[in-house]
Amino acid sequence: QSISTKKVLIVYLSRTNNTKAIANIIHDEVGGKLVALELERPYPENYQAIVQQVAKENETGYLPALKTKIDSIDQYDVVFVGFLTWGMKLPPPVKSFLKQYDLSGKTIVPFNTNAGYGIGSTFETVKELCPKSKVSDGFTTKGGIERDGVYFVIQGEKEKQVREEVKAWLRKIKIQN
Ligand SMILES: Cc1cc2nc3c(=O)[nH]c(=O)nc-3n(C[C@H](O)[C@H](O)[C@H](O)COP(=O)(O)O)c2cc1C
Repeated sequence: QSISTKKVLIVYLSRTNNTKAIANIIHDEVGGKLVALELERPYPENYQAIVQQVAKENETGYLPALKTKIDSIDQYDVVFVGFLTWGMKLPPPVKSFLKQYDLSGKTIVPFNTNAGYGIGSTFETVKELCPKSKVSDGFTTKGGIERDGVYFVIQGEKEKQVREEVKAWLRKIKIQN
């Protein structure tokens, strides 16, 4: 069955829009429904404050409540899941999403941006949380470095270059219209 006959959902978490840019590229290439994950209680704007909050959530395994609701997840065959790296881990809201919905039997396609200092266990955690899904090889690329005041970078020439990388990855994992 080719991707064109499958139903695609693209869910992503993004703070400074780099992961959102990848989600948009994937959406251009494969279509489907594009959904940003929003929280009941948004994270603080301040960098130090969010670093501390995420560290605490990672330590306790806290799962923040999502404001975003997906209408009948059953209808989707392929679910792209996009996330940043926070403290070398999969961000807590993405864990909330993966735990909250029944993704068994679906193809899960993870994608990531990071600041270039490491993705740690992010992709492994997706696999752990989706034991009954087929998890594809993920895409990862360097996004912003908020720590150093570098925010949105996947635009202009960089966006064009990343688009080619995304296309090559989609061909490799055989998800391409
Ligand atoms: C709280 C916090 C923790 C982060 N931890 C990491 C990390 O462990 N490794 C890394 O490479 N980047 C880390 N980053 C940087 C982001 O992953 C990177 O800037 C990413 O491109 C942001 O994606 P976005 O623009 O979609 O929000 C962290 C950023 C924040 C705000």
